[in-house]
Amino acid sequence: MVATEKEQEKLEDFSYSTLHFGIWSVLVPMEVAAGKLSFLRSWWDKWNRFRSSLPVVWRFLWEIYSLDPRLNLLFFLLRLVSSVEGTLMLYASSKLLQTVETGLATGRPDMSAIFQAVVLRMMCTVLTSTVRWASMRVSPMLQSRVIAHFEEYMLRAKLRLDLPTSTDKNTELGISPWIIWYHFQILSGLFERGSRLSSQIIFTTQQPQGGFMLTVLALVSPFLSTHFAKIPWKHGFVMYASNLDYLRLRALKWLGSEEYRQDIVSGNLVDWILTEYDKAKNALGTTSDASPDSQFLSQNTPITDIVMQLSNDLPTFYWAASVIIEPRGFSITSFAILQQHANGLRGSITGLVHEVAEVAEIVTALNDLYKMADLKNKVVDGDEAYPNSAVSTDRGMAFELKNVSFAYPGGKSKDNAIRNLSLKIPAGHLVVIVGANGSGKSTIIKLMSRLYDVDSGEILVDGIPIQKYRLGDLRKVQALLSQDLKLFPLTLAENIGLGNPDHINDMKMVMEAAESGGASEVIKKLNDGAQAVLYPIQTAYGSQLENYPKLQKILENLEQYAEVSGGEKQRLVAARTFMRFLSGNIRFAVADEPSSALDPKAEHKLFQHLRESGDGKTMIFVTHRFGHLTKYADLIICMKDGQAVETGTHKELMALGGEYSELYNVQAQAFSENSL
Ligand SMILES: Nc1ncnc2c1ncn2[C@@H]1O[C@H](COP(=O)(O)OP(=O)(O)OP(=O)(O)O)[C@@H](O)[C@H]1O
Repeated sequence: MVATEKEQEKLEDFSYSTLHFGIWSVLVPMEVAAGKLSFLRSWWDKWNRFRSSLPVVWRFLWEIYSLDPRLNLLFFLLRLVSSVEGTLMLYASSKLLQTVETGLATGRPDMSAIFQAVVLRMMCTVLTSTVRWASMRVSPMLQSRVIAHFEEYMLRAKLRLDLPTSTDKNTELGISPWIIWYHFQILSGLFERGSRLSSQIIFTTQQPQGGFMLTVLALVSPFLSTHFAKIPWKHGFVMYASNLDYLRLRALKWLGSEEYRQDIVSGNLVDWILTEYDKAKNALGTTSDASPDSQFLSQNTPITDIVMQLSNDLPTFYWAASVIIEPRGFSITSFAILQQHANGLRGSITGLVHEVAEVAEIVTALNDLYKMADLKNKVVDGDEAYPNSAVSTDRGMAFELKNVSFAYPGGKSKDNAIRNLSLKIPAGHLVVIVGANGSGKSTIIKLMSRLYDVDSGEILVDGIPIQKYRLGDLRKVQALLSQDLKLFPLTLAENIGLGNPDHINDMKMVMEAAESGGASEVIKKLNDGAQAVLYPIQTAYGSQLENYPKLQKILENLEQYAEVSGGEKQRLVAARTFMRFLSGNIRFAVADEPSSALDPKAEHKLFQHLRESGDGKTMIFVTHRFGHLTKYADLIICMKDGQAVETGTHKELMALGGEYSELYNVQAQAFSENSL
């Protein structure tokens, strides 16, 4: 038996409870857990929810309708016709049966009536097949319009988000265009179901022998099923696996994935993993991981099921009673027909009830979708143009950080990433930032590029607060090269050309940038050269190819990844930055440890190229490797625990004998020991 334990959350909040089902914990509002919602209140809530959901559903349907009104009208017309065809078919069948029965009873079959009934029935069949055929053509057309529209909608909504907003958990969208299409189908299905139900009710209530009563009785079973099969937490809940053995089992199972293969083979971890897996499996025992919904429903007693099944048979019982009371009105044909009506009616109502229940989920998803497009970015745009002719110079951007502090939104660290940092970087300077891991080097860059806003203090660009500038203008004059940058699933030429989208097709410029970034050799090496796509989108699949070696070969060669080394990737990304430099707009260039995977020669060449293209730019290098750069730097900033502990030139800082000279000497010493 499944244990349902309600425990009051004593510390934080008294308004919810935790229910346990197998490995799951389900947090639900207290009134739901206690079953406090009265029958009337629950229906009143449902009605209110339905009313408040209408605007968003209407907006959604209208948006889809506006995509292609004619296609939509056709789509709904076909659904309307398909909704009544079942009733029409039944009508035709009943006509045929009644005519035949009358003919048999009187011994004089009415040939013309039989002929009419047969023709009607055949016409219904033709109609059904035609509607199905037309639907199979119209539906995919509408589907691709809807999916393309919402794909673009979501792409736009995502692309416009800034970093702090996009990393906010509340902005995650758990919906895809395919789910949106599915939601649309449910809503249009509701329309079809409603129309079918209306036609069934009209037809059944007009049947002479107890049609009205049968309609009422057919309603009982779906009504009971909504009551008994109700999951109490459908509106508002949090669910998570809380069983530690189960979580361990899942984690161990993950170790079987390709990602960990090398670590596991080289670490000889196979036996340990299997032993731990066995331990966790035994500890978990028979605790169920079935969904909380099914575990909750499995608590019902067989009586519930018996009542539900009996309620299904109510129309038959009613019919049997009618035969006993009024045997002369008995007709097997009308019994069979009414029985079919009752079944159809019950099926429609049950379907309708389930689909209506899904509307709540659809509304939540649609609200999230539209909210995302209306979401305000945390980094707010300014209205000052950059460069500002009154204060900006051609030498590059000048920065002043005044008492800046910053912590990452949702960051787990106790301390701020940057603490009370003040410094000045004159226009055109070459700056090197050094310091231990986690000391805040990259964070300064992110704040100076306005990827994030400071929490307190301020950053001035050419003497004006950075927030006042138009973000688009700032981005146009910045170039950021970091080891975190990724290659896009596009051609190599595009990967480089995107540094300067206005000249993306200028192959001469692209190859020049590739040369500066050290990527020309990588390009030459590949079969498709600059047109190679390293990581093509994966769509190909095949199955049951054992007897078709040619097809197997084709499948193997389709959409293959062209692996390049980490250093080669860095060269390609560096080429993109040089392409950006070639736009001639750049006034602030940052290289945030772009060379960790480069060999020494490539690194030297990269830094040399970067320095040589530094004219008219303020350049900042973040690095752990001293030597090449620090001796050229106009300013070195040595970071520790979010603060600039030392600033000055290489000579000045070495003379200080502090943090910088310590870091420098560690490397210098290692180098001289190696060279021994
Ligand atoms: N996106 C993030 N979310 C939360 N905390 C972050 C994030 N990025 C960095 N941090 C934290 O901020 C602090 C400063 O990180 P930062 O990346 O600026 O250090 P760094 O000096 O560049 O380090 P490294 O040399 O390792 O690259 C660290 O404690 C880090 O854990």
